[in-house]
Amino acid sequence: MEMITLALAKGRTADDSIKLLEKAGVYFDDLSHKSRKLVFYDNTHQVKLIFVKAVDVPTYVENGAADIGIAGKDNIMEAQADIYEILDLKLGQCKFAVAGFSHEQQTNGNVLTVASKYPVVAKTHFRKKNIPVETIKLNGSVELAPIIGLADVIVDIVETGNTIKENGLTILEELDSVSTRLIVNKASFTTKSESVHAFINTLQTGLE
Ligand SMILES: Nc1ncnc2c1ncn2[C@@H]1O[C@H](COP(=O)(O)OP(=O)(O)OP(=O)(O)O)[C@@H](O)[C@H]1O
Ligand SMILES: O=P(O)(O)OC[C@H]1O[C@H](OP(=O)(O)OP(=O)(O)O)[C@H](O)[C@@H]1O
Repeated sequence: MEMITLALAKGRTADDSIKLLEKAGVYFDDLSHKSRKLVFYDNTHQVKLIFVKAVDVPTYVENGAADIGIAGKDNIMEAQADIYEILDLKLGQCKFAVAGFSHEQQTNGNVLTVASKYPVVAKTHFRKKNIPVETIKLNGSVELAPIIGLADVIVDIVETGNTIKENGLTILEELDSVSTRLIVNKASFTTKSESVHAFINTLQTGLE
């Protein structure tokens, strides 16, 4: 069988993803958090693992730089990547929400401004509601935006709700659920069918 390349998100969901792979019997040599290595091979030499930024996983998979990826639904939606989404791995569970101050949104007749790490998701949501918005792309600490007057509301992911609460904001609307998904490059799904399907089946056993 041909070797397949798996793009795995560094960061928050990395540990759980690796645990899931191990539960399915896929182990990587020398995998350690202290290491700065970004490429690893599994014990059977069927899988080459590359560690990439969470936000970049859909890009690697869409372009065929990786055959398979483990990525958050948030980043998949934002990238609008043309890939197959195969399995919900049920890790990194949270949801998208619109948040802001609890009082009626005061925009003084101006267009609603929305700060987000996910401007595509934000625009799509407000377009569906026929609300014109201006989005401001941020890369983190998004909850600051309404406090500091940078934006009227935010679109961000919420898990425990602590970040929202501790910054005096309120969830105004709950949007799509987010979790980690297994995604596959469309060409690899056919050209490396045997290896790809073997990997999907293996991972499925880890989910049971
Ligand atoms: N609070 C959260 N609870 C659960 N899952 C989360 C939470 N925040 C992020 N995630 C999930 O984990 C994935 C990776 O998050 P992580 O914070 O590592 O990425 P990031 O925000 O791109 O980090 P950084 O920019 O610091 O590398 C996200 O794409 C999302 O699917
Ligand atoms: O509902 P909670 O459990 O509080 O989790 C939600 C927070 O987690 C994520 O931020 P992250 O920790 O990735 O930080 P950053 O995006 O601000 O860097 C997200 O952007 C929220 O700010």
